[in-house]
Amino acid sequence: MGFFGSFSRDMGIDLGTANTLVYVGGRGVVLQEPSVVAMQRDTGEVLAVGDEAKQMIGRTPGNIVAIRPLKDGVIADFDVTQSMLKYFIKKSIGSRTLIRPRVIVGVPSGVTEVEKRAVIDATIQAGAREAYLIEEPMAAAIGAGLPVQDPIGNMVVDIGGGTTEVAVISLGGIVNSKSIRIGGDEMDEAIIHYIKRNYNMMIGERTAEEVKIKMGSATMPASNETQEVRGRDLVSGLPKTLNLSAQEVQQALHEPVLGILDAVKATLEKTPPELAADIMDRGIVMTGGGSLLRGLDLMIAKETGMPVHIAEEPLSCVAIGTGKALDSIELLQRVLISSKKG
Ligand SMILES: Nc1ncnc2c1ncn2[C@@H]1O[C@H](COP(=O)(O)OP(=O)(O)OP(=O)(O)O)[C@@H](O)[C@H]1O
Repeated sequence: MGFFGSFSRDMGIDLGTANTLVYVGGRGVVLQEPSVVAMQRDTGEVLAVGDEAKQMIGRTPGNIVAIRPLKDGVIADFDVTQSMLKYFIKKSIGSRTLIRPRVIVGVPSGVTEVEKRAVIDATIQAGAREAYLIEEPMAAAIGAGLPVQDPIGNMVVDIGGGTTEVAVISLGGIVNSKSIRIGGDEMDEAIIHYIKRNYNMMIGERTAEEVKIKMGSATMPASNETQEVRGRDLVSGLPKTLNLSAQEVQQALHEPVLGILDAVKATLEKTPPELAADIMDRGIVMTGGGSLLRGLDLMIAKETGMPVHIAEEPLSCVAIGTGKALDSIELLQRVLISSKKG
């Protein structure tokens, strides 16, 4: 019987910079919401969490703030993260149950001991009976269905909101990895900077993300479609609209895309030859929302000479992987990096 068998309230959480996903044993991914909390500025009272709070980003009156408590994949605001976790855990299991769940959380592979402790403590204080940590690339690889326990080289590139994690995995362990603080957020910021520099116009984070998802591309786009983008003129201070082309967006994204490509190349260069040969045969697997950027898979394939596949459900891989790790006690023992009882 799996770990979840007798404790069906236990859960795996992908506590992401952009989105938090919760996997509950036997039920799958039950919650997927933005990692955002809206609160009263003076009292700190939580007004909304998740989807509802994201709508408020950039649109709050003076006394309300919408906060993203994680930055670069790690906790930037401990109290707010804890409130958010508490809300998501409660929403996922319902408030009727009295048994506190065991919770496994995915964290970036580069996190420090202090950052690990912060996630564990926030999870326990949010109501977990026991908290475990798993490295995100390991969870992503398990979630993508890679045979992580076999003596075979597997390579995963997980591009999230705050971080990109590149890892080579074999025999249940990470052989070598690189975690960089470049992900989808950095791409949004690159679009904001581009428009500021070239058009003297300021756009919001949400607008930049919409432009990236709709028109963004890692390689030169075939058509030159344009999109209307609204913001504020930095000279007159008034609202302004401009027509941005797909080619301009590709140009704006050049730097973060190169950063990701460099991390993949640097990891491959450090990979032992036998494992590199496996990766050559089996290909690199991409996960995370950022892997959906048009042309990024093709660009990495071309620049590294390796086949590249995007996982089936790229945004859910880490959450599914945490859940699968909990389902198999043997796998769990191999891949856990830290744990604590509440
Ligand atoms: N179709 C798309 N094209 C490009 N980027 C996308 C697309 N869909 C989602 N994204 C981006 O993916 C990012 C979110 O990915 P994901 O949910 O995997 O990250 P996360 O787990 O929250 O972050 P992290 O792992 O850094 O903590 C966001 O920056 C989002 O804009």
